[in-house]
Amino acid sequence: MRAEQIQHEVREVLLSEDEIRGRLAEMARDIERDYHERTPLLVGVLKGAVFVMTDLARSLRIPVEMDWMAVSSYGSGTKSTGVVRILKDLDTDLTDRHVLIVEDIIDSGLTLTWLKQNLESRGAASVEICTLLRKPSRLKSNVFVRYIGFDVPNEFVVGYGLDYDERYRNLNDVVVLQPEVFGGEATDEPVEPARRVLRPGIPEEA
Ligand SMILES: O=P(O)(O)OC[C@H]1O[C@H](OP(=O)(O)OP(=O)(O)O)[C@H](O)[C@@H]1O
Ligand code: HPA
Ligand SMILES: [Mg+2]
Repeated sequence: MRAEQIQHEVREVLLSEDEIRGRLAEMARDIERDYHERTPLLVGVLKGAVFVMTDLARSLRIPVEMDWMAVSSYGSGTKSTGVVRILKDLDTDLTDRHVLIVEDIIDSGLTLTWLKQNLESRGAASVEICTLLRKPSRLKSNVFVRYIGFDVPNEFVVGYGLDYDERYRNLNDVVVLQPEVFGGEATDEPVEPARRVLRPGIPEEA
């Protein structure tokens, strides 16, 4: 589905399909350079990371293995408390494996902080993280993320795997929705642009 097809619900297209594809290709080149001669196990975090995982994996020009996990934050009803439950575990033994966790977005970072520690405790030789998006203003954890596609503003984003109430995952672009979709007031405020993160800590203009 394309953003034009739900134009009335879209406040701003943050990242087009082409921008996402281009950045994933750049990230794939970085990953190939780092993992040549050691086959990585890509671990996709369901469900949001499905499209990042399938597009990144096909962009890579080195052999990889792929596995999936589903996790859920729980606690006092608020999201991402840092206490995480495994809903679907890996099928793969991680002993001596080079694991690359693939995510769609790092928001508070609490899910990934827990997941990285959990996978490291299984005897992996290395555990790194790759995410298409990061919301720096919301980070509550200083977990190191080796591959980052874009920094995005503090807005709820959907598309390319990211959902609002399970909808919009099949949108090709990443967009910010009209506040009316969430029952809010209409706004004319412009949305800050997304910025490519070529090296962690050093964002560049998209
Ligand atoms: O950095 P955090 O604040 O921990 O949040 C990020 C996590 O939240 C979202 O998943 P969600 O739990 O919504 O599940 P989904 O992927 O199935 O949509 C997203 O896909 C990340 O996995
Ligand atoms: O901005 C977001 N959109 C969708 N899912 C999310 N999970 C954490 N942040 C987000
Ligand atoms: Mg997810």
